[in-house]
Amino acid sequence: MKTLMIQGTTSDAGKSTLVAGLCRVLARRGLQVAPFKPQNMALNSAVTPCGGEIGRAQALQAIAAKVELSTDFNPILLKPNSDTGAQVIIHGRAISNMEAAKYQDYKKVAMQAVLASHQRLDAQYQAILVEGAGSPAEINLRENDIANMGFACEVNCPVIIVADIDKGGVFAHLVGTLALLSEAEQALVKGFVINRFRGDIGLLQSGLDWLEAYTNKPVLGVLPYLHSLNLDAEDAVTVENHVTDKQLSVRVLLLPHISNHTDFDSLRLHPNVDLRYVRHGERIGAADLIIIPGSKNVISDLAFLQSQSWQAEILRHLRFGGKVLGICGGLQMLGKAILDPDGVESTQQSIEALSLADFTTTLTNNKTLTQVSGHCLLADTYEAIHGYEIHCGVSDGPALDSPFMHFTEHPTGQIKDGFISSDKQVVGTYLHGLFDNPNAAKAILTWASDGRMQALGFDLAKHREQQLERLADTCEQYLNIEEILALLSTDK
Ligand SMILES: NC(=O)CC[C@H](N)C(=O)O
Repeated sequence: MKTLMIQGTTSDAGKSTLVAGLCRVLARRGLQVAPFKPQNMALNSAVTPCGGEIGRAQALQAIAAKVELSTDFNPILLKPNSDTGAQVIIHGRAISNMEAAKYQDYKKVAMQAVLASHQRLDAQYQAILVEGAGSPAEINLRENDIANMGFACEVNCPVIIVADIDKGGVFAHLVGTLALLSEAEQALVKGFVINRFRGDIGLLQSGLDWLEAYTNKPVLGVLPYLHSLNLDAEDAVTVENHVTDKQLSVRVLLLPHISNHTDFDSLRLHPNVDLRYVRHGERIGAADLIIIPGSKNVISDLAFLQSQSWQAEILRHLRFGGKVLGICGGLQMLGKAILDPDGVESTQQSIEALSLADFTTTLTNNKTLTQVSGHCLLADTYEAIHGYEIHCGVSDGPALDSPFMHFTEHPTGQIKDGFISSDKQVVGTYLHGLFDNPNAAKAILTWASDGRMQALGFDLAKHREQQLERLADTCEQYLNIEEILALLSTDK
């Protein structure tokens, strides 16, 4: 029993979701199962209890598996911070920024980190469900691959390939992907899963029979299209909004290097919040609350914000009594200046910021990475919060004497966080995940609506749990689970 890998014919074929569904199915059977993704590229990350950083999808899969988060679940995380480079995070810690070409050579070292994590998981768990990245048929990326077949061959694990039928061309995708693999790699492929099927399964059957006969590999299931399945997105920003009774409009500025946009999932799913992202070239327009999100390249994103009409619109919004919230990089932008003397994020060493609060931020090589708990101090409330911090910047200045959050304990010793402006229209915090705390979210939304909004909460954790149960039920119903379990037990 041990490792089974899910690879996809394309990005967004459903690998993360299938791994999450199978994690829950195995957890239901009492198995200790670990999710694993050798290499992830995303600006959405989660912080482990030990203060390491991993991809968001593995955090969701760990919840599905009912196991505590570990940096071994995603040993390599690449966080792109320019068009050609990324911050490389190994075993949860940022080691350096690297250009893509240099990373190609670095992959041999990265593979050792991947195998070390896999070995540790192998010793601790009864099953490891691995998610590939993109598609294994990217022939230009095959050399030294660690994310797909390179890993599967190294540990000699069975592979299931999933394809999205909703996009069309599913047979060509599956047969074509298989054809581009070497013979040894083809031998590792033990079956296919077809995802997002809608329609009459009877009409699909002849295609499935053909596929099985042609490839000599089984179709292990056809998963239906799950309408409004809302699970944490790995990277792409989900813009779909579910408002049924609009009481509050929130606009999030879609910065080019936006990070941790999962901060807004709870708002996006809140029945009374009309949440929209404002894109490049668009006006912000009328809103109750403007949010400046986190950013992986805060100086370049602030310059971008200033090049839009957004800075003037924010000032106008404030003149009309609107509210502004900055999260992490967004908080930093609300101060007087951002300095990057060591070139941590960009070649531009400083920038004048929006000057809505009196403090300055300096980016340092010391990254703060931690889960935190405490209280939100807004509008005389003292609501419990739990979340996480991921940033290199350190902020300092008198505005921070009126904090937005109070942490009970913090590894840097810093227990005051962020600020509330004296007119209480502008607030900022380093805390990610603040809206995932139903009571704190209620307090923030009440503030943002000047008390207009009826305090209806949205509980993301509860919602996520319902979605995972629904996903696992679907997997149990439409996948050949016994055959999938048998694959796990025949590994090695
Ligand atoms: N998560 C963030 O928004 C980080 C902000 C900024 N890039 C920093 O590292 O300080």
